[in-house]
Amino acid sequence: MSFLRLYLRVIALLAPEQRLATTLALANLALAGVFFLEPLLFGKVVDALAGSPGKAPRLIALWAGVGFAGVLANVWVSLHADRLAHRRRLAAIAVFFEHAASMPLSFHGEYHTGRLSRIMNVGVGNLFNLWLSFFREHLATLLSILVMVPVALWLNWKLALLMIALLLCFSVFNAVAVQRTHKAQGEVEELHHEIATRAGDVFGNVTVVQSFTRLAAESRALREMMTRTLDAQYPVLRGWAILSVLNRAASTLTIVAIFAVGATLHARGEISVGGIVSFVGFSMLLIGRLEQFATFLSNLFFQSQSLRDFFTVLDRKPEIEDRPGAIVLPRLRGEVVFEQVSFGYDPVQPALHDLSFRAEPGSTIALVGPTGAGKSTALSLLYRAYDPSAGRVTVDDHDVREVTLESLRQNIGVVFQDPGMFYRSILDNLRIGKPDADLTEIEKAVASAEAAAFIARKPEGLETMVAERGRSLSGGERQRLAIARAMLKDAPILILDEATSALDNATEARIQRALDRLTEGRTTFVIAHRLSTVRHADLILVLDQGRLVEQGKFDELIAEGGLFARLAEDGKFAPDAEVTEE
Ligand SMILES: Nc1ncnc2c1ncn2[C@@H]1O[C@H](COP(=O)(O)OP(=O)(O)OP(=O)(O)O)[C@@H](O)[C@H]1O
Repeated sequence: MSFLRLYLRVIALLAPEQRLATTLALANLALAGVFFLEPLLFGKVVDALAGSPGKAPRLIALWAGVGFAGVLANVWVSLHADRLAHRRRLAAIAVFFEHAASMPLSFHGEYHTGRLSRIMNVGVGNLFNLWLSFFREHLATLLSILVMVPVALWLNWKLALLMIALLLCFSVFNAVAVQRTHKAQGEVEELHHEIATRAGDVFGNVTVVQSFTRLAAESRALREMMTRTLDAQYPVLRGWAILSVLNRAASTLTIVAIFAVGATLHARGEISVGGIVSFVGFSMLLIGRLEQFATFLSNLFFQSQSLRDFFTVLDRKPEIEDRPGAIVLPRLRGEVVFEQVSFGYDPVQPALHDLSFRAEPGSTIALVGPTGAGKSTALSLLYRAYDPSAGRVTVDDHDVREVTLESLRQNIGVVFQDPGMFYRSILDNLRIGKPDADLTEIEKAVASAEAAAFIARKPEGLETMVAERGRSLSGGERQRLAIARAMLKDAPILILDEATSALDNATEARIQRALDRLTEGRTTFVIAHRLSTVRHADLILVLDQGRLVEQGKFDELIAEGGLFARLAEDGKFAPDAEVTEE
């Protein structure tokens, strides 16, 4: 995106408040006019005092009035411009946040949260700065230059040619500086993103960093990245410092040249000394504006890459979105069918081949198989984290790609092995399942999920804050909150990733009891690790290297003597645990 297009896009983001933005921009231009009016009035006052002092008081009053009105108007314009810029900044955060948060998992696999947060924060910061400068300076500067050049030509075209030559010098110097440093500044911005990503990654894994005593190594790595960033940044800064010296030198030379050419013209009787002096005064004003314009270009240059990154995220089309005319699903009965479904995260190495099965409403389907067999992947196609590359997935006879994502996901409850917890109260974490749930519903869900006793032991009960990623809760507590959350959601289809490894026998048994209540009457897909789950499942799907190698009931599969029988024989399923009260 060129600088001009980028800049226009930034300004176009003010469109929702177009009328106010235009008024403010025009008011600022008018104020710039008042700025020129004041010296004029000042001159008139001086003339009046020298010639006819009787007129002076009226002119002084007019001068004071104009000055005062100018100050008041300035305050009004600045205040509203600031408010507008603040409003639009928050609106830009909201738009970016909603867009990025709605992007599919593949996008979030690509963009680390540290990078995404930086792109958002730096991007909106730069938008804000450009909007404010747009109101305060840009228009007035541009208009001044556009007006002053013809005026200079009118004053004395020969001397004005020198000013035009200066304008060309500024343009060429800036173009060369941008061209020479553009790529390097892109690298600098990328390094800043990498620093943010690395720091975010370390904060997110602080337990690992500390327990593996990685702090010194991580700090060292971060400092090395900073050194690389500075190594890349210095040449760019040097380039722009040289540019500013060249601009200054060209300005000074132009003024000297105006004097020299002016002297020659004076010798020929073409211009008076007063004429030279006033032209120089005028040129100084124009040079001031040109330098402002150069500063604007340099600011835009240094902000451009982060703005481009901001717009790249905003322009990214989600691979998974509602098709035109997508149906809003009602509450489903819960029939799920996979028809010859294939999928691969990368096209060369498919993760699922030709998977077909039918799940009757209300049945329990256990997915088993060695690690990496494709169990989680298969279920992620059901709630459309990804779309199949071949075949289709249907719910109650609707292809999941033909229905709205929102209504599909409202019909599916998920309890992940690592249940995501927010840095909010336990209550707020539960209300993720049903935002308008009242306390009676919450307490019922908490009791069914066997979570009441541990919540009661927390200092502030339901209002207790949960640490980031649920670090202040045990694995079993997190699981039970996730089950309560799914109970509140009350979806007809349920996906469970059984967690067993981290839990003691008693906790596991309590979780099992909670899960049994949760799954009642729902079509339930379980990534099964427990013997009781597979034994009681209505259908067991055995996956191996992305293929469905066996399917049937427990006894049938044992009798078949295939992979499932071998897994069961090798004790791959955890035995059932016994319930003891908390
Ligand atoms: N987001 C991803 N991007 C790329 N490859 C992935 C991604 N998620 C999983 N895979 C790969 O896809 C294959 C299937 O993984 P999947 O998580 O579905 O297996 P699984 O049967 O659920 O394993 P486990 O029992 O260990 O959880 C694996 O080879 C895995 O490395």
